[in-house]
Amino acid sequence: MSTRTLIRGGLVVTAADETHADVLVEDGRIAALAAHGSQDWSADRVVDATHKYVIPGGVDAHTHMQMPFGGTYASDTFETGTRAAAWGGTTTIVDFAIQTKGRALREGLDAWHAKADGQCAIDYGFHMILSDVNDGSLKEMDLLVEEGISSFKLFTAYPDVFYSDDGQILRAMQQAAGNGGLIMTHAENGIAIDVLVQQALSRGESDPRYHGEVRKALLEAEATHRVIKLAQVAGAPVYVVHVSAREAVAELARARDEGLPVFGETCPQYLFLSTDNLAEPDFEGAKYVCSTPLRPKEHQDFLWRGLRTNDLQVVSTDHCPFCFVGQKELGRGDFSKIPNGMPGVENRMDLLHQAVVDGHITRRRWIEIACAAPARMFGLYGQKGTIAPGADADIVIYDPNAQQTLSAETHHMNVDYSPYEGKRITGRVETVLSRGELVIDQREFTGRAGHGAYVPRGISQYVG
Ligand SMILES: NC(=O)NCCC(=O)O
Ligand SMILES: [Zn+2]
Ligand SMILES: [Zn+2]
Repeated sequence: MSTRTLIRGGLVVTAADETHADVLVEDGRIAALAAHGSQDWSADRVVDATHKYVIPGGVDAHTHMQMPFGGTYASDTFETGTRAAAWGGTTTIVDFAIQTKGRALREGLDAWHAKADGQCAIDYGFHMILSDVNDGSLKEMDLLVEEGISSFKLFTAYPDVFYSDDGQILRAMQQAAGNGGLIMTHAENGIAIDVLVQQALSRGESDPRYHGEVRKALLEAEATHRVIKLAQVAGAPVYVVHVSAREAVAELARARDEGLPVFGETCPQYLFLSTDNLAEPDFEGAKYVCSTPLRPKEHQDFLWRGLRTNDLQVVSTDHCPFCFVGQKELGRGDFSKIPNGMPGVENRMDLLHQAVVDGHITRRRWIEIACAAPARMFGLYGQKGTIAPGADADIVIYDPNAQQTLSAETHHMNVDYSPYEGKRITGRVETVLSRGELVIDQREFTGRAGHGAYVPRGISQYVG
């Protein structure tokens, strides 16, 4: 049976414009927008958005639900992680399926489908991590692009785990140049970093803060430069994930000034946290261990600037939570054994709204970097990332004046700490629709595991 929902009285904010409009939702899609009260629409349900923003659901293009890493698993399952995402106003995630070395891409993809199927509260897609570039996996890339896995992550970091050498990365980029796929790179010089890790440990430097010291900004910049040049040789676009160093932003900016199809993502942890957090005493710094690492505070200005100038296009979370107790603690006495990753899928939309309040970005830029650009980058735009007739009715009613304090006591992510504990935020998600269904209704979860559907993606709309 068809359900009509009318969202009345709000300010509709998209990446393109801001309009005082009512929004009519029918059969899970946006049916129409019209000036407040100008249409006599009947509806089964009316959502009052007076004094609120009506924004597209967030698109978080970088998550790792229940990812195996460092001898343990990221602590959010697809069920808990997507529920938390909904609480935070995100209605689509793109997670990473992983190829095991020596095995087919298909096997990894099937395994990730099995984990997510029937578990998700919101829609989801997959990128594929290439851990083993060979003739077989290169051929498989073509098939995956055709069926909606149109992006592939390769690592210049983590030797013996996900690492690919330059020749392998070049071959994957050449394949992507032919099939329309987008290569994503984790750009840090992992070989050099491993030398520095061993040298630090042999000097007795074992605390979490040394994680930040050995993973040098210059080694992020070097790898960023290298993958850009490899992409140029291959004639392929490249998207650099979790950019944290000002020197890496400079590499992206230089390439983009030359007109190259080079794109970059940063994450809230690099915008709001720093090496000061990694240096917290009593092993508390372990909560902030992720790669690329947090940088000294000075880098934040360059990331904000990159987001304003569009040298960085996307803010994703790299949500990869590990509990402090029992997981982060695996690295007591050896920082290199701390599982890499931080939580954030629930906090991204709020933290970026705080950035609007603080004057770092405009309201429309908030929607661009958190909704529209990630949707476009990963072949979802039109269906996701905007509020326009025909788009999925993934809509957030956002109260820009509500006050909240971020805390592990109140968040919904399955992790025993918040990296943002005690941070005051102006603005809060009030109501969330996913394909027209209420999943958060005035700060109550009304969704269900299994509502979220797998979304096959097209070719990047930045590229194709
Ligand atoms: N980023 C991180 O520390 N963990 C997740 C894996 C990755 O994205 O490299
Ligand atoms: Zn990475
Ligand atoms: Zn990641």
